[in-house]
Amino acid sequence: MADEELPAGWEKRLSRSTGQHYYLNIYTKESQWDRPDKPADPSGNGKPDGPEEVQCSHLLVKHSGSRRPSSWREENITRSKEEALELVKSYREQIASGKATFAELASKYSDCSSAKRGGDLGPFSRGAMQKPFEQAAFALKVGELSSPVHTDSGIHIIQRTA
Ligand SMILES: O=C(CCc1ccccc1)N[C@H](Cc1nc2ccccc2[nH]1)C(=O)O
Repeated sequence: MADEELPAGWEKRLSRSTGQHYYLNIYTKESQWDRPDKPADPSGNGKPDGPEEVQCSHLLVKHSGSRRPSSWREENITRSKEEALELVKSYREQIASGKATFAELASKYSDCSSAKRGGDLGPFSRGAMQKPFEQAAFALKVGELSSPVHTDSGIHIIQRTA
């Protein structure tokens, strides 16, 4: 049977080492063993590296080393990083055990203006937030709670909501 036409952007190649055919994306030079069933993606391997966008809520506890040691809660934040971490762990435990909801604690204790929205930051893509925050947020499953995350702003708990 004649070799069916390949979708646009692919070339069929023969592997010298295995004698097997493989398929080359002529745009990205990425190769794959499986015969492609759709045109080659010029921008990448066609497999998304996780979600393009996530929505998260966060609870931020600032400390004396924070980039801006001030918030709607406290004009001059003097607690140490260690004290901030103890607070964050306590809040995380209360949320994880169901003693309190994320929004209840974020709206009372978060040192970010998003406290007014129960900690909701809205949807964001990669590149919008400080790297440690982004890495943690994009690694979460929907509904999951992060471990304490350190950024220049302070120490966060993040919950992915969408
Ligand atoms: O930058 C903001 C506002 C963030 C925000 C985004 C979307 C809706 C509402 C607020 N607040 C900073 C504290 C802060 N630092 C962060 C770093 C990563 C994510 C959220 C953060 N929040 C501060 O107040 O110092």
